[in-house]
Amino acid sequence: MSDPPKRLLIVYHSQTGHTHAMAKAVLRGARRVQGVETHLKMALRAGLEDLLGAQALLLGTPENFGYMSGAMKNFLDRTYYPAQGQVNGLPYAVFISAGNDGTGALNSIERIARGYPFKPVCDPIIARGDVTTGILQQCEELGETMASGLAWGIF
Ligand SMILES: Cc1cc2nc3c(=O)[nH]c(=O)nc-3n(C[C@H](O)[C@H](O)[C@H](O)COP(=O)(O)O)c2cc1C
Repeated sequence: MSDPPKRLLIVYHSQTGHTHAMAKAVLRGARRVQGVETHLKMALRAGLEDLLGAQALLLGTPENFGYMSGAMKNFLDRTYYPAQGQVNGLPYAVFISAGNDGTGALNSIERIARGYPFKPVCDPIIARGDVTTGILQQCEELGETMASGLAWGIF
């Protein structure tokens, strides 16, 4: 019998569509890779089962008030304790859309991710202002890199 496909989970929140566009680009890139199932979930609809079923994780959020969005925080709040001991070292990366900064959102996610603990495996992407074609290309590359790493077992 063949092994079950590895699963990459993309959890995102978006209010005005920028992070959603980034998430879809990440998904496009990831789906170029054979042998990996990629699931795209809105943060408020994602839960423990999604997290525990994934072998790698991508988190996408706008920066709101110098922090990750409330919806992303809600996902992390709901899964943190129930996931304890079951996601140690889960490879993850972050993509952010911000008006002009993004570091507050990044720091807030990185701090909580160290608590699970997840393992950062790719540089974060921060889109400042408009989501350009260059940013979308970076997002596709991020998705493809994460899925390839998972497929080849290098994380
Ligand atoms: C309530 C609110 C708070 C925001 N706070 C920040 C902020 O602290 N720093 C920043 O750079 N941009 C901030 N922005 C701008 C958003 O991060 C930016 O418009 C982003 O592209 C929105 O992503 P979305 O289209 O996926 O919702 C804020 C936007 C809103 C609606």
